[in-house]
Amino acid sequence: MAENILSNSTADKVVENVEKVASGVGKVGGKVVDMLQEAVQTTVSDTDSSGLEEFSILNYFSSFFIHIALIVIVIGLKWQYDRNRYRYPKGPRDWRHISDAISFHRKKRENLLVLANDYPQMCTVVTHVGRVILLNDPSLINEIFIGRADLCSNKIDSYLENQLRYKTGKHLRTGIVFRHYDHNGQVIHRSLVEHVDQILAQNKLDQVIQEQFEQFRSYLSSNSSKFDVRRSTFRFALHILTQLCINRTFKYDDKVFETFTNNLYKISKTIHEDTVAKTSKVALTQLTGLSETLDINETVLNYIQEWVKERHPNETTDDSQVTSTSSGDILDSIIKVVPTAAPHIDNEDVAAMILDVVMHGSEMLKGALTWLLLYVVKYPHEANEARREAKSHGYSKFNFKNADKLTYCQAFVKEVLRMSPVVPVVIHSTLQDLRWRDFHIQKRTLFGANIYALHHSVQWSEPTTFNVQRWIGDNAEKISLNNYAPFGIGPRQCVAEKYLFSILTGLFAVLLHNFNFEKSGAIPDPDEGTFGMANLPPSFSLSAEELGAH
Ligand code: HEM
Repeated sequence: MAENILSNSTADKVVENVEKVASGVGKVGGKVVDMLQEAVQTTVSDTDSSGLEEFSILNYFSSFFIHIALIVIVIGLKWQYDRNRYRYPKGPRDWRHISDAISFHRKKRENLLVLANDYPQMCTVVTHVGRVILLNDPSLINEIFIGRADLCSNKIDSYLENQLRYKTGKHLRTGIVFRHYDHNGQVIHRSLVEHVDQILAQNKLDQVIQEQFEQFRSYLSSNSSKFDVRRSTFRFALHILTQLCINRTFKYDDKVFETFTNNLYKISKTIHEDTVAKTSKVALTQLTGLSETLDINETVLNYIQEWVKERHPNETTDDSQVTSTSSGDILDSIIKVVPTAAPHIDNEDVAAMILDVVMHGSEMLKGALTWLLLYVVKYPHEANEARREAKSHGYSKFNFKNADKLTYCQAFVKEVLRMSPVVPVVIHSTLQDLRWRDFHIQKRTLFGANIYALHHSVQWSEPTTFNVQRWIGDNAEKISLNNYAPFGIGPRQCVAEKYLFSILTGLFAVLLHNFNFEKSGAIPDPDEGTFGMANLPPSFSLSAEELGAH
């Protein structure tokens, strides 16, 4: 008898649960539940009528299977509900074959163009970093990246998981990655822009870059027969960024800084690599929480935290004026906003922001310089023209103000960044559900501005041809700058954007003035290899012969 009561109450509970679920999922759920209720009651009455007093193992099984069936039904209904609730732009989002996905990764540059050709406005693609709405049209890019920047400015990328988890409970990269409308995001962005304005107004950049160039020059001279372009330009860029961020110079043979550089270079490789092995490592990290880059990142952050602590010892008192070694660098400009920050920014946050800027700046400068040197050896005629201009202006040393006079060098830089933008797709994520045009887009969907396709669109005459002249004289006036965005778009675009063409032109001219670069073995084609967040050619080496002063 006792078992019978148990059996009846179990059935009642099932019915009760079924009703609860039914009330949540509406009509279809209701029908399904009626059927299930009938089935359960039939089972119970069958059991009663059979006169079985003892509770059989069969009851356990049927109860178990009913629960499983309910779970499956609820998941199915939720899936159906989401499908009807959210509407995305059309696109090849149902890649059922792994080979398609792999081929997409192997030929990513080509595929960014194919997608823009097949879907001139936009399309939805499923990638291993999630669902991406790829915007292929400049006016749509403006609508989202400028018009809806309040809801689409979050920067999330699983490549940078090492930076996402810099301290317990913090899953967003800080500083440059605060949401656009967050108070802290705005004050930090503004402070960094003002800082860049100031160092240029005070001509500080010339001294920083020239000092670092001298070290780079002796490095190239002693490795003149062969140097690894990506690795050495990264080192050069990292020394510049370290000086700009924390006002410290390190010698190339400083062992501690060498370890710091090597660790950062490993993270940099993680950012630009996008192999199948890399993708599975990211998936494994998400499952287990263990990752090599997280460990490296911890070491790197420890250095920076020490530097921050030295400069800002009184973080708990919010007295950020007390910076005994205040030195007008990027660290100062972040510490300056700490008293006005809400929520509070502590020293760990400041260190993570500095790491963001050091890492981003070095990675981007490395990317741009690597592409420039690849095009130099690929297009020697144009490179010689640029060198002639640098020589005729006596541009042997970096000088920001005079860089704008180097018309041909600047055109060369612009054309290289058109053909091979360092950031091929600028990705932002939605902060909440978003209704836009006919679409209803779920929170955390990624929007990608297809910069690579913009730079190769039919708006350009012969878009696949490397043509420096298109940026010179009357030709330049025909260019629609809506189709050109190497430094991002909207309120979160690069804080150094206003000055980057001149900075890159100056760096390029100094390199050409001082060195003759030649192939040292095979060089890659600009569309060879694959890339992750940053677009880079496969590793290659060059020789660098030092040139006389004239
Ligand atoms: C060739 C060099 C560079 C390129 C191609 C580049 C490109 C970009 C791009 C495309 C973005 C926009 C990302 C987005 O909207 O999500 C960005 C943001 C940013 N860049 Fe650069 N960048 C370069 C150099 C630098 C340098 C040298 C600095 C350091 C002073 C810097 C600091 C920043 C910061 C702080 C942001 C974030 C702005 C924000 O989110 O509010 N960049 N950069």
